[in-house]
Amino acid sequence: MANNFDINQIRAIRDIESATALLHENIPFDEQIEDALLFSKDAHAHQTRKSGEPYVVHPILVAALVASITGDRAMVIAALLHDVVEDTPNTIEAVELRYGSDVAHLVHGLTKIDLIRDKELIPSHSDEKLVVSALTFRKMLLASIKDIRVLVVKLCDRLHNMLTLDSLPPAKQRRIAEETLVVYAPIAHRLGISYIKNFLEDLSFSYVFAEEKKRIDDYLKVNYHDIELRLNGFRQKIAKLMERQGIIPGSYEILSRIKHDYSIYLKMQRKGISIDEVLDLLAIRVLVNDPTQCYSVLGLVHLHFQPLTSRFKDYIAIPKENGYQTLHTTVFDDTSIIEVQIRTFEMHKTAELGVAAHWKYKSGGNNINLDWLQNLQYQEESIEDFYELAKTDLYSEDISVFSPKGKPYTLPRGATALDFAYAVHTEIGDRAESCLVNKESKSLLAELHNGDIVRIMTAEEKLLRCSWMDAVKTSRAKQHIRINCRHRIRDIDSRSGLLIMRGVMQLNVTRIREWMREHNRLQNAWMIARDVDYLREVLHHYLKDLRSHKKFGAFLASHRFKLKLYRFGSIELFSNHTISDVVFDFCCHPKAGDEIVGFVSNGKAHIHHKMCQHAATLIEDEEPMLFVRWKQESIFHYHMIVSMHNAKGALADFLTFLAKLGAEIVSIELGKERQEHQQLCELEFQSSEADINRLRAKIEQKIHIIQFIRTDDAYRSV
Ligand SMILES: Nc1nc2c(ncn2[C@@H]2O[C@H](COP(=O)(O)OP(=O)(O)O)[C@@H](OP(=O)(O)OP(=O)(O)O)[C@H]2O)c(=O)[nH]1
Repeated sequence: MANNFDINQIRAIRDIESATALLHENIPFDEQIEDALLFSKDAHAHQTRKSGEPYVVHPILVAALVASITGDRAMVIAALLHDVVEDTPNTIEAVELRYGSDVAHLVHGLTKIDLIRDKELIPSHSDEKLVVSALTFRKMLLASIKDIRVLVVKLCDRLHNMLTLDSLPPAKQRRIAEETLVVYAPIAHRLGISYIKNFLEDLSFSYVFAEEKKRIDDYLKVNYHDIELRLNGFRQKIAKLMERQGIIPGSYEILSRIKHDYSIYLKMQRKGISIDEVLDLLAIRVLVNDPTQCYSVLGLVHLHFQPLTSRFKDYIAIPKENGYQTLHTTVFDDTSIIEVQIRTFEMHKTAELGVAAHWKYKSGGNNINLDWLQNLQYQEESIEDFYELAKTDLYSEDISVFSPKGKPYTLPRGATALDFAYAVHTEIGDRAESCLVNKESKSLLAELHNGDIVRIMTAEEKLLRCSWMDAVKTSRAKQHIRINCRHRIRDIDSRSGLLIMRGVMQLNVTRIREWMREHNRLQNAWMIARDVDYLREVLHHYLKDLRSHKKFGAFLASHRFKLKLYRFGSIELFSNHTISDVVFDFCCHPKAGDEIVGFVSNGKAHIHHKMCQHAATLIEDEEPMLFVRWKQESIFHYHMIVSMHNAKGALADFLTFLAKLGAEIVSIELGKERQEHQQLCELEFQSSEADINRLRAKIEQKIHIIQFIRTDDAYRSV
């Protein structure tokens, strides 16, 4: 089984001999492995890790992890060599010559993008580190589509890095731990390798939410004996029942499991509950020989213990996207509530090792759906957008919904019927007109829930729904809406560009259009609406051109179109006229970050969503416009749950306090009473990224924060 390594043992190993011995325990050495070990030792000979030990200890331990979960020789060799091309003068060609193309391909997929060689890929305005890591990540994904083993080695690499994170500075620890939570643990989940996923999550958890982790650990420590007693007692009762039913001892196994820390934390956050309210905190796992026996055991359990019917799940009949199969049920045992997970031994291997079970046991494990990996190849996106989209797609909790014929689809929590339509087929998404959810007519933007049956009705033609871009959840739907709307947005920008010029110069639009055409700028009019520097450049050109016509010279010599920057709340605008205020008209009310346009009327700027119907009419009527954008520092949405005193005026007090700190509240909801004197309050607000740490620290001084997440990051909707 996978568990033949002890995570603490691996963490403690700091010397080459012990690392090599562990590798040896997990895979018999042959000539090639022996040679790769020497090659790696040689290549890293003069390097040390930040913690001081010889560098090569790291690749050897990664290889030991890979060997333990897969037993695959090519992967073990690739793990030994995964850093030699990146950090030493050795080339991928040398690796290929020595170990063949299979290993070379794996090593190539694992090698970081070379900063110097690929410099031209990095746009000059970008954060270089982010771009390099996004490019490397994309390269790795592309390599994994051809050969999924790349990702498995990468996960073991990340696991060892997480085990040895202590020697890095705190800021770096946190960055790596966050990335692990948002990117690598979800990849492990998608590949079904829960064994690694759980370690990655719990290790990251201690760096990202140290206090919360400590609170959970303390609870488990204090209640350890009680938990053991309850689980053991229950195990014995189940064993007795099974044996009475004729299931021979030795042909089955019953394991106890306590939910792992990070998963407990997520559940508490998502449901706003305390740890003793987590219903599947304690579980037993019953392992039997075949699927029919799973259902017999389920029958026994339900006959003797009162089940909580709403908690029953049959993942044997409907496996998860990652291949996971088990029956889940939750029952009362005297005063305890315990989850029972029933699976076959074969299913257990897949539950622990997912895709890796395929190499380890050459059976099972390869029936895992890898569509998600194909879907991460966003076309036409910039590298930064790519990374953001990938994070969003990976780090989301899933729901399963069904087509009317019963075909299951996995979507992120919060997905809408339109997301479903795009998941079925791009054509269906583009032409979706209406839908039925569980036979009831619903909006295409209705949020779907686990188990929903969704039917999409389509129109003959593609339907443009540009303002829905922010309402859908999946990157697939967003991307297609964006592609379809790009043309429309370009058209609006081109018209707005001319009207912005008109707003500045007070000339008629026909004259401006003619001048732009004469000077070959008309095709770029859209840029005026998107880039204030381009607007300035065009204005400058225009003035220069007029001055060159002698008869206007005297008049224009002194003329300037000086654009003044105005800031109102989160809006920035540029105008050469006096603007006294910003007004959000009631028709659309855009959210921070949406595409916007601005019109001038009576010295005020009226802001609309770019796709607003009313704005379209104003553009058609050639109303003067001005250049508007969201404040340059990024504004993000945050979701926070706090526990506040249940006293009169406490809420009002708190809201005033938040307003004074500059948090813009979007929504607020009071939970049911939590304890006698406490009440939960759920808020959504927006704030600039620069301000958020200060804001959080101030709030923390005043009130107990239970949850605090940035929702734009699509952190698992906890
Ligand atoms: N291997 C594997 N197990 C799954 C998967 N989905 C669910 N499980 C098992 O079921 C438990 C409950 O899963 P949840 O997603 O919380 O589902 P539920 O409460 O809605 O039933 C998981 O606990 P957990 O806290 O997430 O994990 P653990 O601490 O039990 O390992 C895990 O034991 C899967 O895709 N792979």
